[in-house]
Amino acid sequence: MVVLDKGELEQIALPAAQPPVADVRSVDLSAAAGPAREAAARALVAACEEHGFFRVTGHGVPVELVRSAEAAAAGFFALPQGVKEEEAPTLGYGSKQIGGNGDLGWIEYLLLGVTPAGAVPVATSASSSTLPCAAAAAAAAAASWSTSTPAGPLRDLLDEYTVAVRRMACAVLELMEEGLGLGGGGALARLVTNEDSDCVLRVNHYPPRPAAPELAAGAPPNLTGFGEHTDPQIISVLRSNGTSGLEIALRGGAWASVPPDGDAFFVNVGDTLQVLTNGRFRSVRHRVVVNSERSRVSMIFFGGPPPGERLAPLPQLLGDGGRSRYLEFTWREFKTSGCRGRLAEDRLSRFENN
Ligand SMILES: O=C(O)CCC(=O)C(=O)O
Ligand SMILES: [Fe+2]
Repeated sequence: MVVLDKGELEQIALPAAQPPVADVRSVDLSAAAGPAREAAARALVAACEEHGFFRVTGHGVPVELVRSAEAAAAGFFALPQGVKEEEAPTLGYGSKQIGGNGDLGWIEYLLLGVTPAGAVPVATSASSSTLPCAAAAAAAAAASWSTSTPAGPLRDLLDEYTVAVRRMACAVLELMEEGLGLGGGGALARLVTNEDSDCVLRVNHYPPRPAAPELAAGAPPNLTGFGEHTDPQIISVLRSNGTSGLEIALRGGAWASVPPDGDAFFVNVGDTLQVLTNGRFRSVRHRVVVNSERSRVSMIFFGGPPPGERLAPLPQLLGDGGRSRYLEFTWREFKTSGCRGRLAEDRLSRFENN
């Protein structure tokens, strides 16, 4: 349950706008080697340049696994509030607060650090377990995990899910390397496969918008589920249970809604990939607006680099003049800096090389 007082509800109210539907490019990850794969790599690069966002088909993540993980997550969110809060140390449960700096949403969530072996909870007061402040995985908490708790089967499914999605994220980055002509050295994929890579799984639940009279009279029909932001990592791989709500900002700044797709995955370019490509790819601003009668459950894998990784444009992508548009920084420095601000802040602006 998400409990917001009247003042908080007013903060997250949104006007009843109906944005146009986004024209989202599809990339087939299963395209056969040769011309089909080359076309897929070109489509991927074009999508990253245009919107910083695309749909992935042919992803190879078993549909039964996805459906089971989603159903188990929905089952967990339906448990009594007290039970969910008891599971906070093992599942990184939190509600309504996104980040530690006052951002609120019509949302409850799980937040888990991802190691090559699976998912472990991120240190979990609601205020610290946030994007972009997600801390490194808490291995000790994982050790205390017991499958006999109400969330046991869910944890096992999320483990399996993260292994499959991390593999897919890696395949997406390999196709990207091909499209960018980076050769076969794994310049991007290695950043999310390293055993120290700072990857995170977030499972979001947006309950249906409350009906009047729960909402104050005259309240607008839309609520912020997850306020506008860019993801700080390299890429985010997202899926939902076929319920609408996700919106992306187009180049001119206008919002467009992403048509729900219960089978495909969506990929966001993150701030770090914008840096690695010297601004050629665009980290996509996005948000979730809650206006539906149905619950939205989304699962997002954030592929981030190891904390000490020095981030700067790849030399092959510096372009004419060879000038970096960004100051070099480590992933740790970027996260620390990002934690100080509000969700909607342009975190890269502090690192621009003016
Ligand atoms: O829940 C969603 O669909 C998107 C949420 C999101 O953007 C995030 O968790 O970073
Ligand atoms: Fe996001």
